[in-house]
Amino acid sequence: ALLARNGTPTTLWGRDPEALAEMQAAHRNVRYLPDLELPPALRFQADLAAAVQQADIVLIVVPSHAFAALLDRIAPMLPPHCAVSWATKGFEPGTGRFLHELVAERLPGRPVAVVTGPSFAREVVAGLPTAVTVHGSDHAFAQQLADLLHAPDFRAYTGSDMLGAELGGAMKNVLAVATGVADGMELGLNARAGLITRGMYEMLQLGIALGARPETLMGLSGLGDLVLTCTGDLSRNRRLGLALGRGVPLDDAVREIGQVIESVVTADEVGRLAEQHGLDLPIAFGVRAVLHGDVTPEQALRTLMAREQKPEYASDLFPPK
Ligand SMILES: NC(=O)C1=CN([C@@H]2O[C@H](COP(=O)(O)OP(=O)(O)OC[C@H]3O[C@@H](n4cnc5c(N)ncnc54)[C@H](OP(=O)(O)O)[C@@H]3O)[C@@H](O)[C@H]2O)C=CC1
Ligand SMILES: O=C(CO)COP(=O)(O)O
Repeated sequence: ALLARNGTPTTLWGRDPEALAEMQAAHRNVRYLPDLELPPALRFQADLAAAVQQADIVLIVVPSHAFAALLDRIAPMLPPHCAVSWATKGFEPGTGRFLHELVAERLPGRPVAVVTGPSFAREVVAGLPTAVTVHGSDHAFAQQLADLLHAPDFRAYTGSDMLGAELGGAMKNVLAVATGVADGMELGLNARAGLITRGMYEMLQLGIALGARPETLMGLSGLGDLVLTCTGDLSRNRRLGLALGRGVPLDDAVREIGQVIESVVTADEVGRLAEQHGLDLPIAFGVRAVLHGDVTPEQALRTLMAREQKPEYASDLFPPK
């Protein structure tokens, strides 16, 4: 919607031809955002090959569990010059591999970029002020994509740290479940702020261990999206936490939300990456345990609060200059 509004010829593909026909007829996303108009210039195409064969850039926004399979489908269809970008937040399920690694492996040699940051889809379509960041393999493509997205109501920044940008966008979903649980249990505003801040520290620990730049994690893709998702009730991940904190069983909460909740998969992958690097991330591990049904939210809280007292941060994370 944003690209089309900015005057870029834009074609939307989706897996459900009926939903696309409905969208074309109503110029609304009837299933997910029925009350918001889509720009008249936005085109719809149910045939994936037809959608991508003429494209200069593709922007992939399927859920992370469907990402690799979609790359495999489009690989033989893409024109040689076509650049690849994505706004999906997560990892390859079961391996913890980053999406930029999957793209490099399956679509080698193309300019690539990730679009990420605090951006509830509803607010973007509604034209409310939003700021995101575009981190790319080469500056020229990141800049080109940011220019296409940038608008009077939409700021697109650029960067070159795809790993850091992707880590923040994925990990904030897990941390949003924790703050949602705390709010669902009515633990108060101090608890919420404490969880966001200690969650940010967990993101920094994992990000730095993996090679992310701290300033990326402290920027829109990390801290920015963490604050949005931990505090904004439009977040599906936060809403999952709220439901769990109120005692709703996981399956019922997932069914009720009825949209992708990336943390359900991402919590395992964050845990896997942390363990590979010998990191203890108590909030992320607690969310994973709650999502697996290994502990109740009350038990997870007790475990967090009973941890040993210690310095606020490890001095080797930020060594003195
Ligand atoms: N919503 C938001 O505000 C933001 C979302 N994101 C990220 O975007 C990604 C998608 O989220 P979002 O669109 O909100 O999720 P939704 O649940 O709202 O929609 C998911 C979409 O992906 C489609 N889909 C599901 N599985 C497949 C598949 N195997 N192949 C092709 N299409 C598929 C669904 O089709 P169907 O309708 O037929 O089920 C649906 O159109 C996530 O990684 C999310 O973190 C990033 C920034 C903001
Ligand atoms: O990533 C998002 C906003 O930036 C959307 O968050 P949820 O997936 O939790 O709804």
